[in-house]
Amino acid sequence: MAPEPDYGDFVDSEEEFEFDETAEVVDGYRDGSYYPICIGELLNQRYRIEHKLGHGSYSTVWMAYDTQIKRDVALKIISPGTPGDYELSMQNEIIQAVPDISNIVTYLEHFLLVRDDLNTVYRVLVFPVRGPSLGSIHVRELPGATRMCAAKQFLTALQSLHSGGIVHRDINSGSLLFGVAPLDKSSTSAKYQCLGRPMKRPLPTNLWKSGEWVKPLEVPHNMLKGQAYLCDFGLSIKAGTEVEDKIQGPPWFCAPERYHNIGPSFASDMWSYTCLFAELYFGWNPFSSFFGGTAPDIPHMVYVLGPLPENWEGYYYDIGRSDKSWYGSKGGPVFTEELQGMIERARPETGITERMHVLSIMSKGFCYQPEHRITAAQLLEDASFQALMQIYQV
Ligand SMILES: Nc1ncnc2c1ncn2[C@@H]1O[C@H](COP(=O)(O)OP(=O)(O)OP(=O)(O)O)[C@@H](O)[C@H]1O
Repeated sequence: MAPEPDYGDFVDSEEEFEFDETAEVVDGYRDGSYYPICIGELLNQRYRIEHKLGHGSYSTVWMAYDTQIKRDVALKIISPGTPGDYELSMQNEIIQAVPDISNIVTYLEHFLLVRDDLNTVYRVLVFPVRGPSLGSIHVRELPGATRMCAAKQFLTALQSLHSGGIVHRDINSGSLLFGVAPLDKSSTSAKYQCLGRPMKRPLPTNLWKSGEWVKPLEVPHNMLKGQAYLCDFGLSIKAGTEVEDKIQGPPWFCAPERYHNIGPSFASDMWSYTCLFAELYFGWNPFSSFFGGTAPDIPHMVYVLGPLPENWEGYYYDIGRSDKSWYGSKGGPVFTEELQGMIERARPETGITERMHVLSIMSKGFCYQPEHRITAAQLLEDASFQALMQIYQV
């Protein structure tokens, strides 16, 4: 007799607080943004839903088994009428224009789910399954070599994206996915043993379709492989495209020129990459504000890196007002004592040579003037970057 199918466990309301922190808001199902799903459901007569991988502003992402090709996949179900819908066209652009997509998360297939009563469709992109994002793990718990390997692989992917003429425009700790050991050959129950069983609650019964509110899985660190992938192209553009919205969230990843009326570019991606590199190296972002918020902490940036270029004065636009004291430099590479001190405090166990290499990398990535900032191709060839990778045997 075939074993009973395993669809995870319903949990009681006391465990619900764990969902509140990690799962999507249930209102998204009420207003039609999210498509209700049940574990065990078969989509497009082919993909059997096995677990929840995560969610974003415009999507829920599920782990499913492709019963035709017999492999695990990630299904990103995109909310109708959102910028997420644009992602497919940008993905097609990437597949055509980018020379090497081996560390870029591109789709395998796509299909539509129809909601008849509202005449609405949800686009579903099918991806290979990757691991958690940098933003969802405690990165300091990973070995230094894994972190530096991720820094290098992500930079390689970014260099490839740029060489295809595409600006990512939204690099943050959610755009780096780690690699994970494959489980395609395992049964559903064996997968649950490795990844944890789905914990779920029924969605409200008055929705147009039955569904479950599922806590996203947490991949154990011992399943993470030393690989990193660049993902999430919902805001990407062809280089040179004029955009109205110049700034990027969260603000601690946004290049400062974007707050001064200069549009996103390869260089602004490199600023965001340097923030991501710092997050991998330190375990935290040097410009994140303790209190969160949506405005950049420019005074803190000026304290760490010195004054902003003088020719930016008068162009600041965002919440709050600019201050004359923020400006006054020519905007070249930044070798400040504060940045040096920050590296020392964050990684006191490292040697002076290693710290000087890190200072050299950050000073070129955090160079204020975008036209003088190091490019992805230059950083891959940079002597300090290569020496740092060698220290970690990457
Ligand atoms: N291929 C994948 N493999 C494993 N997990 C994935 C995959 N793609 C996405 N995820 C998970 O789903 C989450 C949401 O995905 P993604 O960031 O692409 O959604 P989004 O709606 O575009 O989000 P946002 O625009 O808010 O960043 C990710 O943070 C990640 O945890």
